[in-house]
Amino acid sequence: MSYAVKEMFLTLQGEGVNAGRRAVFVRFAGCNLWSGREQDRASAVCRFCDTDFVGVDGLGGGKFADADALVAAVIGFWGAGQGDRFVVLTGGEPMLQVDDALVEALHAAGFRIAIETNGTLAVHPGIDWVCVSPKAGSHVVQRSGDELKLVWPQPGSDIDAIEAWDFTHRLLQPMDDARGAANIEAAIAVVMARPQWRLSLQTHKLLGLR
Ligand SMILES: C[S@@+](CC[C@H](N)C(=O)[O-])C[C@H]1O[C@@H](n2cnc3c(N)ncnc32)[C@H](O)[C@@H]1O
Ligand SMILES: Nc1nc2[nH]cc(C(=O)O)c2c(=O)[nH]1
Ligand code: SF4
Ligand SMILES: [Mg+2]
Repeated sequence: MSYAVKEMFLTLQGEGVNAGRRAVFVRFAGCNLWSGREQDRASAVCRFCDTDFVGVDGLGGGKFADADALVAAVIGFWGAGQGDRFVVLTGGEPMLQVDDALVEALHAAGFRIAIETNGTLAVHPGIDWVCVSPKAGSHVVQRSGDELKLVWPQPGSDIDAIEAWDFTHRLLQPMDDARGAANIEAAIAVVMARPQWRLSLQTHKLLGLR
């Protein structure tokens, strides 16, 4: 299968439990909860997205003919060094494209594979680190994994139900929008009331990283 990738880059994982870790990011094009067009945002299931995932025209992006071609590009971004290779598959919604061939080829190249997913599609069982970020109004089928990352505040999202899902870590990430500091305060208030949760900041934005 071929893969449509918006962009690819080497950076630090900015969010969640792996924040601060060196990682190659592969941002797949396309999402099942929003077209990515501004004129569709208000009617989308997911309306707060901070990301351009339309097309394959970003830095490091493109159409990759097969898994070997995509993995060769990932290796190129990682650079020298065989140890501790770490790749984050994101998007858009990566589970629209991730398949056996890609997981096998990344593992064969020595990468641990993390995914950032909205959880509406079952995650490939070979993925090593599963981060699910549920969206109000969507049906989440992937209710287990390593980290749950709930963007907050999200009207319509049932935190009591979500808290019962089978995840090792539960994180609240302030929504990055015009309300700014009010969202951070709201997230802190929830974490103070619910010690099972911790705060996740988008540290790459604070640091000016990609
Ligand atoms: C752009 S999404 C791509 C992966 C996948 N579609 C998902 O939603 O998990 C990557 C992460 O950014 C989070 N995110 C998107 N927009 C955000 C915003 N405005 N503020 C905070 N986090 C946001 C998502 O919830 C998700 O955890
Ligand atoms: N540095 C950095 N960390 C991230 N963690 C999750 C991201 C994403 O957009 O999926 C992201 C991103 O875009 N950049
Ligand atoms: S599900 Fe993820 S990629 Fe899709 S619109 Fe929402 S935040 Fe953006
Ligand atoms: Mg991002």
